[in-house]
Amino acid sequence: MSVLKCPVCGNEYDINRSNYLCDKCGNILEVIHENDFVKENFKGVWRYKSIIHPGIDKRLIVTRGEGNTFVYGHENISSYSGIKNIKLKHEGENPTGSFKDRGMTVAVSEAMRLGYKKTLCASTGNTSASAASYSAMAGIENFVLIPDGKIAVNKLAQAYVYGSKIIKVPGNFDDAMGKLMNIISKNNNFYVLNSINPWRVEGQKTIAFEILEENEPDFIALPAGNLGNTTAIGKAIKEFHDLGLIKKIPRIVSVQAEGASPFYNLVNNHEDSLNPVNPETIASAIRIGNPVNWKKALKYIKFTNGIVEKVTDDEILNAKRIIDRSGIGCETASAASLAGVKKLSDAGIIDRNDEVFCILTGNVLKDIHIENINFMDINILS
Ligand SMILES: Cc1ncc(COP(=O)(O)O)c(C=O)c1O
Ligand SMILES: N[C@@H](CCOP(=O)(O)O)C(=O)O
Repeated sequence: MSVLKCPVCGNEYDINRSNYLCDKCGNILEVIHENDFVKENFKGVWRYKSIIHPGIDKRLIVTRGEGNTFVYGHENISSYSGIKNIKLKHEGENPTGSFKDRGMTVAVSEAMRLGYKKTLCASTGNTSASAASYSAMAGIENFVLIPDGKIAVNKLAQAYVYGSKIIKVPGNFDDAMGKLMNIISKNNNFYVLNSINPWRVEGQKTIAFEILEENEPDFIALPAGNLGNTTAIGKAIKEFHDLGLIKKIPRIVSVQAEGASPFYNLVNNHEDSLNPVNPETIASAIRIGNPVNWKKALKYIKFTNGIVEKVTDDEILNAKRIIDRSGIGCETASAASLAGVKKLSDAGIIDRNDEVFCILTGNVLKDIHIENINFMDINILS
């Protein structure tokens, strides 16, 4: 059995509900299961059905075979970070090119279970690309709110070709998210596919499940924007620990871009609540100044004795260059994970013998507009 539970006041709700804010205190609900882990004979997200959505009828599942992503090790990454045993788990190799697909397969399947005909999201690009694809596959009409002029054209093109209705909102991602909250407070016809939907978080937990089934890392590092993924990784670690499947609790390293680092400020300046900022960074996916999941993410940072770090755009681009030139490649925002790990390694907080996983959240083709492509004036025939 599963219930929806408020992580702040503890109020519980039936899972047939589609309003994911607590009636009592307004905080975002979490899904809580009572099941043991029973492995499905399947690779990827739905292998973990018993601990992400045990109740759903398999015939309603909308899947593109997401998850079961490749893990890279490379000597360039080790020498750059100063860590021998560092691995990169590549979520950019999911069907629409980001980790969002792991959450989207669960959320859109839930939209099917609840009988919705319309889905809605606000997006810096990857959520919309994923929402568009999975909604189209399910035969559901998808609406996307994007910050005008602040979204990479490749991601926008994905939502467009999958047939979504794209609506421009003046301002940044946080403004688009505010608009979405306003729409859903007045209209119950849209099923929300952002990470305020707790089923998205359930699917994204499987990144950590896949790591923890085969490894005992000391640190798991990831880029942080709206903080749904920090929440998902933390929830997964806690659940595997509570089920007795792991003994060691890896520390989460949640890395923000310096120009969009309200969560860094909250944790490292010991502030009482999150103070939103006006976000600016080259990493469009994490250009977020008012992350909706900060309360849940903070809970899991505390549970894992985690670290919240910030890195400059130059540090992100340097790390991306190393990942790209190793033949692996990743989206700009994804490189924040390696940049943050290098910073902590240089500071002596991560030891060279620690086992470290960096999550590469997006594909190398996502933010390609930032590249200045140079052509060589060389005649190789002479
Ligand atoms: C490629 C990429 N990396 C990182 C993030 C940040 O993840 P979260 O918003 O869950 O913190 C996003 C968007 O959310 C993203 O698209
Ligand atoms: N970078 C995200 C921002 C929205 O995050 P979500 O996880 O709340 O959907 C995007 O790709 O739009």
